[in-house]
Amino acid sequence: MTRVERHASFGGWQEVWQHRSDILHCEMKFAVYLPPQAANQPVPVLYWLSGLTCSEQNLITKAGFQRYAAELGVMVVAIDTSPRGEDVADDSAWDLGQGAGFYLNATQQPWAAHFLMYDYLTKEIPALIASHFPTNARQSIAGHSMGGHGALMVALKNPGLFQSVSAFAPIVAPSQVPWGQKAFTTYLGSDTTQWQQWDSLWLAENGHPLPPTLIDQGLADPFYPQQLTTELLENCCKEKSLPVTFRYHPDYDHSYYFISSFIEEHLRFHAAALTVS
Ligand SMILES: N[C@@H](CCC(=O)N[C@@H](CSC=O)C(=O)NCC(=O)O)C(=O)O
Repeated sequence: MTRVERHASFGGWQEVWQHRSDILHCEMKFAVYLPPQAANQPVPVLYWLSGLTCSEQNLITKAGFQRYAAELGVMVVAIDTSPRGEDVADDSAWDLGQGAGFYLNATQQPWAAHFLMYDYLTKEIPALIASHFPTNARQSIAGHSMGGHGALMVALKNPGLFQSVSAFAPIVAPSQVPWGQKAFTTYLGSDTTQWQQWDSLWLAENGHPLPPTLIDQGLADPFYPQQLTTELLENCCKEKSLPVTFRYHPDYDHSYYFISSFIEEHLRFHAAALTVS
């Protein structure tokens, strides 16, 4: 692994690392914010998954989370949204291919050779973080839009892995909306039974649990409600008594202006779950 960026930030360090991924078979970058506490002791980790068209850079340059992560002693790891490189399959559309990995394991060619973001997120990245950075055993996950889908889906598929989950404007039912249907058909094929294991709404409806979860949705978001069918998951969570708080915010859109307005509350929500003894 090679460190390619290092910036002092609120007494800690915002870093970006590059490595050869054994699972994705390409060079990848991820960002790590090390709070000041990490200099003296192991700290908990919050994983962040970004949305369509994003990389590891969007959160670290636009959300303004470092002030709160420093105060609360939380390491924040932001991974990229897909495998990358000239040898990796791509598409000219902005919502497919590189920048649009959907955090799943593709089964269809040519995607299956590299688009294994679920395995990368749940196996390779935690092992890299644990071996190179001072973490304790506690971890949570958050994300935005396609990354909100990823955070919810990965938590639902892995009960007990995360202390808490949060999402900004998540895609909650990818099998039922245009972004998800396009990606799932391309990466997983047209047999929709193969989509279910990657669909948060289906997982919640079929008995998968969630830890304490916070979901924020802007009411001036141009993708709500066509792509972001928040109420479908809200109704399911009520029916299943899942511990999920849904908040709807007039005037807020889909951008990082929305995320930066509420990121402090998400960091405090996760820190409370991560530091309970
Ligand atoms: N086509 C536009 C818009 C793409 C966009 O809005 N991307 C969102 C995530 S959408 C769901 O996953 C985003 O986070 N963009 C990055 C940002 O910094 O705002 C485009 O190509 O930009």
